[in-house]
Amino acid sequence: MITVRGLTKRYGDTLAVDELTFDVRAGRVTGFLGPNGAGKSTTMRMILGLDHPSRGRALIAGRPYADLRRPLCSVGAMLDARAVHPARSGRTHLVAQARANGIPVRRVDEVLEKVGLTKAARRPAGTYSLGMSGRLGVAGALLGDPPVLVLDEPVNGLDPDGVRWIRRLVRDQAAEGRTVFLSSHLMSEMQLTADHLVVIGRGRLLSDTSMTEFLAAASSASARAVVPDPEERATLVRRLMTADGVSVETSASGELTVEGRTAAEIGDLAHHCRVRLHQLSDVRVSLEQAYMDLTARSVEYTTGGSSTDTTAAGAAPNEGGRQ
Ligand SMILES: Nc1ncnc2c1ncn2[C@@H]1O[C@H](COP(=O)(O)OP(=O)(O)OP(=O)(O)O)[C@@H](O)[C@H]1O
Repeated sequence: MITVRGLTKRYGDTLAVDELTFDVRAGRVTGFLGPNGAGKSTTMRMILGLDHPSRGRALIAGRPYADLRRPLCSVGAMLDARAVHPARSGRTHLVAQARANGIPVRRVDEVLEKVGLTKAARRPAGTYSLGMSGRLGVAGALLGDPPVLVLDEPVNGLDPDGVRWIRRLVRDQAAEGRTVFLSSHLMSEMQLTADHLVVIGRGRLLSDTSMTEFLAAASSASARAVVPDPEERATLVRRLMTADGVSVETSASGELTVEGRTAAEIGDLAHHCRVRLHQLSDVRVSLEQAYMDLTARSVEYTTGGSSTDTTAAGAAPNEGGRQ
């Protein structure tokens, strides 16, 4: 378990982390989200004793990092995948880490195998691709078989196979009862990986909640329905529109998107009006959209585009008209 209480970091005029309080619990994957410059890396660095808080504290299993007797056996971390001497082989790099922490050298070969780097283990780390460097970083984090993992952007540079591999790895680690804390800007991946979310913006806590609750809070009642018969479709739209707060969009292919009604309510109404449906489902908001809505006002570095641009978020553009 990681405990963060009133954690604050000021660099000159910049308040990088501002009174953060949250727990990262064991047995689940906690995603750490926030726009560029929100303070994620600074928070992780303070958890790992690489930066001193201006105020507050961050504890691992109840202790500050500096008090851990064999740190690699208490917490495994990857903050910067490229932070390896380029002339050293991946294996030599891990052997040095193992020796410094009293870990048997045979564990090095185990973790190299686990991350798929056995073949490249004796090559200089400077010749590794970004994805391979990431795998080496993860190997270092796993070396001491620690109960806590802190990974900053572990999917950075990984190919689709590598992304799936990291997802499975961290989920397995959490299923074994470990504490997993990881950051990523890849929302679709985070949605598949994390059970719980800590979201920050401009150094402050914006949300500390389960993935399910985070998505539910961002969703309004809305659903999609496919009504094959045009007359029946018109009947259903008419009946839906008699209620306040309901709007209906019809796509060119005849699919209805209904705001203000759930799939269950539309199903009941269609049954009542004897309207045949071919498809009916609630519209669930994506993590990307929910996150964009939450952080829209706390983005430090922005491209100036609309944060609620549904086309950019992967939604189909509206082909028909809103009624
Ligand atoms: N050593 C430092 N000296 C001065 N300012 C710093 C230092 N490290 C971080 N900052 C500032 O603190 C703020 C938070 O930075 P941090 O790197 O923690 O954000 P982040 O959420 O990890 O961003 P990203 O997603 O871009 O990695 C930024 O304004 C950054 O410029």
